[in-house]
Amino acid sequence: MSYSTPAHFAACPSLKRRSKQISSNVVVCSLRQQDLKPAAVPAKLSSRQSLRLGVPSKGRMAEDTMQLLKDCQLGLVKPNPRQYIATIAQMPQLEVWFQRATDVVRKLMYGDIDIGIVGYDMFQEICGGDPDLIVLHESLNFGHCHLGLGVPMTGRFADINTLDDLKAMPEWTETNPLRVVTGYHQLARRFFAKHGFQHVVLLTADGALEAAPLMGSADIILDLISTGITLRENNLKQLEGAEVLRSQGVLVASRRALLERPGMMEVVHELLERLEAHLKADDYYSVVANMRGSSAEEVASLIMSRGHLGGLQGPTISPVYTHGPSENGASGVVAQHGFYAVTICVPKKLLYQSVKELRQVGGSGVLVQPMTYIFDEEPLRWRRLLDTLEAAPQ
Ligand SMILES: Nc1ncnc2c1ncn2[C@@H]1O[C@H](COP(=O)(O)OP(=O)(O)OP(=O)(O)O)[C@@H](O)[C@H]1O
Ligand SMILES: O=P(O)(O)OC[C@H]1O[C@H](OP(=O)(O)OP(=O)(O)O)[C@H](O)[C@@H]1O
Ligand SMILES: [Mg+2]
Repeated sequence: MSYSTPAHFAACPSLKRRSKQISSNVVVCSLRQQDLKPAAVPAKLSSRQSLRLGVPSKGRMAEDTMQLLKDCQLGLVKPNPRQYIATIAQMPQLEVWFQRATDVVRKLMYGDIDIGIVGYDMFQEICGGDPDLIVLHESLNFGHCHLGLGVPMTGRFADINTLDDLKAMPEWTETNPLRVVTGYHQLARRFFAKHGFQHVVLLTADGALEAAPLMGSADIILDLISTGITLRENNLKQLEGAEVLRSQGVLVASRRALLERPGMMEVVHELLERLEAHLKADDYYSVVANMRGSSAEEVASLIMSRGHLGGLQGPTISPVYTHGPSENGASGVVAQHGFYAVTICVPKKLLYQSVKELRQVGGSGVLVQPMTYIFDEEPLRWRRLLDTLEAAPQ
């Protein structure tokens, strides 16, 4: 292993000692124990009987994770806030463990938990490429952000707007490498190597990275960006063409636990069913309207002549009943002639357009309701998981 000694580290022997050349002159400066490669996964599953789900204990992912589970009727029962273990009344076979987001990923690798909910960024940083870990659900629809590069708006970066501009800057040399502060060393190292950067030093900070360029402790940052407000408020701009990774909450599991722990596949099937059905329903409204027409078929063709009203599989059309004489003349309940109730699923973002189209084809009395679940015959991701488990680990 060759070691580089960039000028930046020359004044600081401890940094110099720990800087390690990874590829060309991309240098990783490992300052913390947690930046080191994690220990190998134990060869055997531990003999515990319980099944374990790890969820973030703090930070923005914690609240969103709890809310998602609650929305799937999987609310956590935790007797007091300082306790790190909880249960789910509807899934008594599952223990829920609260851990820092980074530890959820590590404990999955070590086999201390079997399933986890984390940000895809952390999953990729800590164990991207681990053949034992499988992403069961890649879009839990919270924690949307991306990893990108932030550079100062002024000074020598004033005209630097793209990754190519940054790469073409003549300043960065072996003795004066580009100093990038980030909490994502693995992803950063791969990104800069992939884009052919020659002289880069990665530095570490645990938070408030956006302060580093102004403070002078780094040239640029590589961090999570969501609204872009933190960058802007710290006089930084996002570099175009420098998206390192897109991220949101994901559900991950250990392949070995899936294959070997009794009851694990049933738990995962139920989790996927609930999550998929709820997350799909989240994008739709259920819309009911009254429609005039001489037959259900006529109403159906009117509805289906409008692009936005087809629903998921087509409209449901039912007669509307009223009190009246039945066929034998006795009083009873009869279908109102020429009057139907139509039920369709409408994408939330097309709601108003759909209501207008319903009116245009004679719809009235339009009711709009939120949807809680849309269960398909089989969750898409369950089928995908079965295929993945059948295939050899990559
Ligand atoms: N600004 C953001 N917008 C959306 N999602 C974010 C944002 N920042 C972080 N995340 C997501 O949340 C995850 C956890 O980040 P968060 O900052 O809540 O925890 P942390 O960094 O572990 O805790 P702390 O910042 O308190 O040390 C990240 O891995 C990422 O997936
Ligand atoms: O684009 P924005 O919407 O402004 O969000 C981006 C900020 O959010 C995260 O920080 P966080 O709030 O977790 O603070 P931290 O730096 O202390 O982790 C991230 O590290 C950025 O600093
Ligand atoms: Mg944070």
